[in-house]
Amino acid sequence: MKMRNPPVNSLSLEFLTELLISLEKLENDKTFRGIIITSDCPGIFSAGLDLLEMYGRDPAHCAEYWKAVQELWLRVYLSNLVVIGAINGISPAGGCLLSLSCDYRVLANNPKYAIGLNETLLGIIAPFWFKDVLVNTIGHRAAERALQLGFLFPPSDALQVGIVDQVVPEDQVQSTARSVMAQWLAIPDHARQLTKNLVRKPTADRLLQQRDADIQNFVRFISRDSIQKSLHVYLEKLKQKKG
Ligand SMILES: CC/C=C\C/C=C\C/C=C\CC/C=C/CC(=O)SCCNC(=O)CCNC(=O)[C@H](O)C(C)(C)COP(=O)(O)OP(=O)(O)OC[C@H]1O[C@@H](n2cnc3c(N)ncnc32)[C@H](O)[C@@H]1OP(=O)(O)O
Repeated sequence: MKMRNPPVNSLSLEFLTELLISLEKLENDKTFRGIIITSDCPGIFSAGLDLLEMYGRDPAHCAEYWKAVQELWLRVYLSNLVVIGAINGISPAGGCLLSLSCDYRVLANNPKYAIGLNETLLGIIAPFWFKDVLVNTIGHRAAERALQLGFLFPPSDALQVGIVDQVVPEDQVQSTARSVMAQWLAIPDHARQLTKNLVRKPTADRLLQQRDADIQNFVRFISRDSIQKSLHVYLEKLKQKKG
């Protein structure tokens, strides 16, 4: 599955909806047993959640958007398919969450391809379920530091901390992901799926038990004047970077 939402594969409401529909189709087609998620945008896996869906929007829109973000995460995280991330570009925040929700992550060895939950750098916070997935992946102490400081790990550090499983030369990302897929598909589906569910369900359940409250918290938080100001400053910085 090649994500294509130029210029930066930001996860807009429209793009999230497209991804959800594609995933649902693949899940329902019993000829598919696994997917490799990668990017069609050179150098960018995904710029994460679309800031323009959260900036200057009314509460109803923010609620609709957050529901779609939750939905995509639950679908990828709990997918019955083997999900491999072939991460061929930078993947901050929501892009990192998408990567973390795969069963295995292969990252291209390019110092620009940093990965992490950098929300604090934007003046926002990673929701509890983003945090839970990071803690599950790299452990409590490493997650505590990474989240507070908004670390974006370059490939060597990413491998060392365990936020990705493998770092390979850029031209080998897709072939490595296919080899890994073959290894995972050698396991009987029912045994692998039940085991995945056993490991992941408690984390997903924490959100499933309070989805509406999570949406309300998000809307309250993102609508604050101070948070809208932080987003404005960050978006301006992105513009100025262009010169
Ligand atoms: C008490 C609390 C209770 C409850 C709390 C509840 C919830 C928590 C609240 C909120 C959580 C919200 C979670 C958010 C997670 C996210 O994913 S936030 C997004 C994080 N993403 C980033 O920081 C990446 C930003 N982008 C970049 O760094 C660069 O663009 C990138 C390195 C990806 C690519 O660089 P480059 O190739 O140079 O491209 P440009 O920078 O020039 O960008 C091209 C155009 O794209 C626009 N853009 C970039 N990223 C985004 C984005 N994420 N969303 C929307 N638009 C984006 C950029 O502005 C350029 O636009 P332009 O051409 O100028 O119009």
